[in-house]
Amino acid sequence: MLIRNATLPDGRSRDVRIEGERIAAVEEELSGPDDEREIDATGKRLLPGMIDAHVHFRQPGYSHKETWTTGSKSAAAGGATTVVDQPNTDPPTVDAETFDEKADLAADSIVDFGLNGGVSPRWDPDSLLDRPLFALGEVFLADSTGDMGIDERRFRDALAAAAEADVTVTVHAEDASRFNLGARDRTDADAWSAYRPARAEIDAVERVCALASEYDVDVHIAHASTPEAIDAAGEAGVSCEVTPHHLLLSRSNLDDLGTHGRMNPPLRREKRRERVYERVRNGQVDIVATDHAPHTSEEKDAGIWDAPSGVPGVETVLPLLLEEARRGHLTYERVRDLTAANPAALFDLPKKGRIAPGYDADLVLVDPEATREIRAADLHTKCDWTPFEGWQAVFPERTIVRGTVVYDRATEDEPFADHRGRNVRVPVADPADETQVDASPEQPSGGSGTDDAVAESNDEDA
Ligand SMILES: NC(=O)N[C@@H](CC(=O)O)C(=O)O
Ligand SMILES: [Zn+2]
Ligand SMILES: [Zn+2]
Repeated sequence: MLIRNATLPDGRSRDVRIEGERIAAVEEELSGPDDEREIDATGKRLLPGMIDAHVHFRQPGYSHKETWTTGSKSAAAGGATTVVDQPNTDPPTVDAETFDEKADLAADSIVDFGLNGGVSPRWDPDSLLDRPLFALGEVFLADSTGDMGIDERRFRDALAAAAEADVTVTVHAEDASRFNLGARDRTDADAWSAYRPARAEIDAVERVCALASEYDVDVHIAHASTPEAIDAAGEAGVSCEVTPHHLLLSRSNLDDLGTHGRMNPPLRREKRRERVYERVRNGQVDIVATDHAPHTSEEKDAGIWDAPSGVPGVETVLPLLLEEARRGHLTYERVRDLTAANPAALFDLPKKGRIAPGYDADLVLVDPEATREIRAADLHTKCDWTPFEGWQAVFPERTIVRGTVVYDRATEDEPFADHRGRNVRVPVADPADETQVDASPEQPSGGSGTDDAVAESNDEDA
C-alpha cells in the first residue's frame, strides 16, 4: 500500500509505503507496481497512531460500561492504535489467573494493547510478574473506582518487586490523609474538587518521587492534574501524563457537567488548568493519556457522593488535540510526541510511535481542516455521554494498525475491519525484525527535564 503526498507532523510532504505490517519506505516520491493500492493523501496529515497508555475497558466485571470490542472500536475511530488497560476490573488483575482471564477477553481488541497488573491486599507478585505485563499499575495510593487504595507498606513491597522484575510502576498519586472532610457537607458538583484538593496530589507525588529514588525503580505518574505535581515529577526525573480533561476542563465547567464531571483526581481551578496546559505545550509533560473511565449516564446521575468517578476519552483525545493544533495552540510535532513518540520511548515499544522505515505501520490519516462537533451519539464507546459534547474536533478519516485499515470513516455502514490486535509485550517471531530501524527522522522532543519558565501563581484549589 502506498500513501501519497501525506503531510507528516514536521510539515514534510512524503510518500509512505507499507509492506505487510511495517512501514517500508518514507520518500519524497515513490513509484511502485501499477496494482499497488494507493491512498491519495494530498492536503491530509498523517500521524503515528496514538498509544493511549491509560484506559479502563472494564472487562471482566463491568461489561455494561465498556467491552474490549466497543472500547477498541472507539479507540480506532479516534486514532488510537495501542491502548493500555488498567487492573481495577472485577476480579481485579492482581495475579496470573486474573491476568490470563483478561488476556482472553482482550483478544477481541481490534487495536494493539497492553495489560497492566495491579496491587491489592490479595495480589500475588510472583505469579503476576511472571506474565507479560505492560506495567505494574495503576497502583492506587487512594481509593478510586474499584476501591484498590493501598497503604505505604504495601506500596513499598510493590516498588521492591517491580525493581526486581525491572517493570515500570504507574501510580495514581493522591494522599487520602489530605482530603478535606469539611467539603462532605456540600452537595454541589464542585464539592468533589474541594474534597480531594490539589495538595493531596502534590504531597503524594513528592512522596512517590522520593520512594522511586529509594527503590531505584522507574515510576510514572498517572493523570497529573496540577502544575506543582508535574514540576515535582520533572525535578525528580519521574515521567508523568496529563489527561485531555485536566488539559481542557476546569472547575468552571462543573456548572454544566454536574456529577458527570466527578473524576479522580478532580478538576482544578482554571488558573491551574492553564499552567498544566503550558507545561504540555512546552514539553515538560511526557505524554497525554486519557484515563478513559466510562460509566453510564444513569450511574453518573447519582448525587455527587454516590456517582462513580471517571469520564470517557479514548475516542475524542486525538481529535481534540488536532483541533488545538488546527487553532495553532499546539504544534503537530508536539501532538505526535505526546501521543505516540514519547509513550513509545517511555514504555519501551521500539517499533511504535514514529513514521519511519522499519516501524509498525500504525497510522492515522486526517483532513486537518475538517473540524466538526463532538456528539456522544456519534461515538463508538458504550459510554452514552461525553464531557466534550459540542466541542469542535478533527476526527480521523482512516486508522491503520500494523498495515490493516481498521477504521475507514467513508465506509459508513461498517467502518471497522474484522481485525485482531496484539499484546505488545508478547514477542512475535517475525523475519521483518531484521529490518534496520531508522532512528534519525522525526526525533521526539520534550518530556521531563526541560526548562520551566512558567510563572508560579498562588491559587489554591482547596
Ligand atoms: N479516574 C477515575 O476517576 N476513575 C477511574 C479510576 C482511576 O483512574 O482512578 C475508573 O476506573 O473509573
Ligand atoms: Zn487513577
Ligand atoms: Zn485510571
